[in-house]
Amino acid sequence: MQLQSVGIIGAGAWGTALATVARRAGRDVLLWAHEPETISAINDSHRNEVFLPGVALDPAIEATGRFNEVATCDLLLMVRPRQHLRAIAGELKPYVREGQPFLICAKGIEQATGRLMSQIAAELLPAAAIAVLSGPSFAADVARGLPAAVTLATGEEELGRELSHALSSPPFRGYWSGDVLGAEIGGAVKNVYAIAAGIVVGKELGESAKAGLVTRSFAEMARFAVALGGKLETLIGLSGLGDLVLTCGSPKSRNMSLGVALGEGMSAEEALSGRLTVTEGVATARAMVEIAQVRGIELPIAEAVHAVITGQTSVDAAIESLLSRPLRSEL
Ligand SMILES: NC(=O)C1=CN([C@@H]2O[C@H](COP(=O)(O)OP(=O)(O)OC[C@H]3O[C@@H](n4cnc5c(N)ncnc54)[C@H](O)[C@@H]3O)[C@@H](O)[C@H]2O)C=CC1
Ligand SMILES: O=C(CO)COP(=O)(O)O
Repeated sequence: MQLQSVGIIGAGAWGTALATVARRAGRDVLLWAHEPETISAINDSHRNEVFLPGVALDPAIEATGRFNEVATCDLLLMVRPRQHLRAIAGELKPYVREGQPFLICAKGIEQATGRLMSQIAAELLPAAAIAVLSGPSFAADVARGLPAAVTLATGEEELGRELSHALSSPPFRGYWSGDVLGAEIGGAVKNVYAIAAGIVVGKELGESAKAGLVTRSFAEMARFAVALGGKLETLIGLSGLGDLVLTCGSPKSRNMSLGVALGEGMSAEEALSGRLTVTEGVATARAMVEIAQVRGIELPIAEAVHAVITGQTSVDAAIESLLSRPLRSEL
């Protein structure tokens, strides 16, 4: 399959950064944007200052507001926040061709149904070949051409290779994987644990507490993913442990910075108000807790994050409750 043209749906920070990735890999890039001003900024001044400030874009990257135009591309990347997937799939369905790759690059779980984006996309776009891009990669780093490595997961190994070749260039390495569920779940749930890590930092609980929290978060993340059909090996890789390490390690993460604000004493409402950018961990925490209740999966850290965000408990009470859990075997 020749994947020369890449259509990117969503011109937020990550969609715009992925446009630079595809361009660096020699692809023709068309970026679909929601806001008319984003379209004209990309086409006229080759910048997207609102979502990805300080980055000069290759003038060959074009933007459009038309789904029929972006759908003509060989490869489609879905990079709008997760809650827009159903609407996008509805707009694209008439144009999607049999076997056209649809690569999900957003990270989240649908709050209302608890379904993963790959499952929703497979149902709504049955003609498309669904794949997932996930892994440790801040848009600002990637757009500057700094090195990053990600997982490209799809049920068809040949497509995984093709996606990797279509998007990789020396600074951006795509490793293919056959475990779509594992890659997607790792990328979605690490945002919840990044909020928890941020709370530890904001509360000044110390480096030892943070290392303990992140390690127990990994145990929880792996338990959740395996219960939903992901493979443990995938969770040990870029889209699991890799993204957990990145997002829990830097306040550049929107999710971790939310946690820092909560730990410093701000309410979730205050900390989230006025944010133009997405903080996917908020909705993902709710989805995780609901799934865990139905399936009987133990997720004390995700539950604590959800309870703090929704104001059901205070940060101090959540910490106390986690620290007073019964002692148990580590494994
Ligand atoms: N920024 C990053 O470093 C990375 C982000 N991701 C994921 O990619 C996805 C997109 O994130 P970003 O590009 O960072 O988003 P962003 O926060 O930069 O941009 C928000 C996006 O939401 C759209 N939007 C804003 N208000 C809207 C409204 N009222 N109606 C419809 N659309 C609206 C904007 O058009 C824009 O595409 C998320 O799932 C995120 O977790 C994944 C990897 C890295
Ligand atoms: O997913 C990301 C890095 O891999 C970005 O994380 P934030 O959305 O928390 O900034």
